[in-house]
Amino acid sequence: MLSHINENQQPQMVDISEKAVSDRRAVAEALIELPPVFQAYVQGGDLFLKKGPVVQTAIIAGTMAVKRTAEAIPFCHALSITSCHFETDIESRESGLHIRLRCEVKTRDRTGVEMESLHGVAIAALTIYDMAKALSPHIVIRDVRLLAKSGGKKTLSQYPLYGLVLTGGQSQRMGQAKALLDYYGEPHAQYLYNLLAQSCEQVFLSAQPNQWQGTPLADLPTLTDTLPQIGPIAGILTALRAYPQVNWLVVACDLPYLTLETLAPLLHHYREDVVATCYHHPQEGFPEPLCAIYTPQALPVFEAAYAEGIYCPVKILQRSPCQRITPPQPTITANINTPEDYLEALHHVRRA
Ligand SMILES: Nc1nc2c(ncn2[C@@H]2O[C@H](COP(=O)(O)OP(=O)(O)OP(=O)(O)O)[C@@H](O)[C@H]2O)c(=O)[nH]1
Ligand SMILES: [Mg+2]
Repeated sequence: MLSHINENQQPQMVDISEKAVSDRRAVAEALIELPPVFQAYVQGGDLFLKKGPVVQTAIIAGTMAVKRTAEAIPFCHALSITSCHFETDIESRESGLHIRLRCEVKTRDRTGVEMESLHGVAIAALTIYDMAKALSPHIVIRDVRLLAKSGGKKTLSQYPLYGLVLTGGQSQRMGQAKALLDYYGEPHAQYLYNLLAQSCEQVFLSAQPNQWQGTPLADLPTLTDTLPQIGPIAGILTALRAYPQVNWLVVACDLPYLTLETLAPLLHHYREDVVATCYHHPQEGFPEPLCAIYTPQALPVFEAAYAEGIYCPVKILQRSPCQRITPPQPTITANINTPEDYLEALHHVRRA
């Protein structure tokens, strides 16, 4: 049965009493097109008309609207908003002014804040209309839409999520291919491929040319390094270049503790306004670049680092805007490099 219709086919609020509280975030956007007559009134990021500063007033109106969403929309739950942030951009074009509004809303609650962020941009856009219509009513409000939503069961992002399993190393310390080690009854790169495929639109192995010929990995979709074998950056940069308009969930093939459960915090909370969302090592305090979700912003950052000769992905993340997440268990990102590591990990995995 649909949860927003009761037994008598009457509409009702969805019952979220039993849902878990989590940190949730949503971002919505609207575009307002104003005719060229407005161009003369732009000053320092705002539009000054008879009724006052248009963008500032729209932000105040939008913020008030966010807080009162449940009063305007019948089946919306009343949520406590923990953050409301507007970003605005005014662009002068031949056709006139384009004002883009973005509204980011956060809560810690049982349901998402997408309606709040949409209500916020919609009312902010209408406020612009109201303040500007005296000068010209030929104003178009367009493209009111949700850009991102995270923290709940479904994540919505601007770009599709692709997966990359890094297998292009030499496994020198292990003395045998780490991608082929078996923890869960199949070669580990195959296991990770299947795991990522549950959340990603497409998944690729990242490997050297013909690296897996004659092995069980031979038929998996592969992105072959287009850079010298200088470490994981070669695989990451190859993927970012091949598909620059996607988010990349990148994992190394020597992480035995990755499961749907241990990846969930990354998958539920990754953001698109940063270079990457990653776990960080709680003790050592550094970001883990080989279990992370990269956005299209990562491409120029990795290109610049590569050009400078900085090949260490930890260093690249340390100097970039990233969202770091505390892993649910500190061992999630333990990587296995030697035969001793392998035996110990096998022991843990088999016992669990
Ligand atoms: N695509 C690609 N992946 C790499 C490359 N170098 C390392 N990796 C992968 O990056 C991850 C972490 O690398 P390391 O732990 O250094 O693994 P490794 O280089 O195979 O192991 P060692 O030879 O013992 O250093 C592993 O999943 C590797 O397969 C590379 O040049 N290209
Ligand atoms: Mg390693």
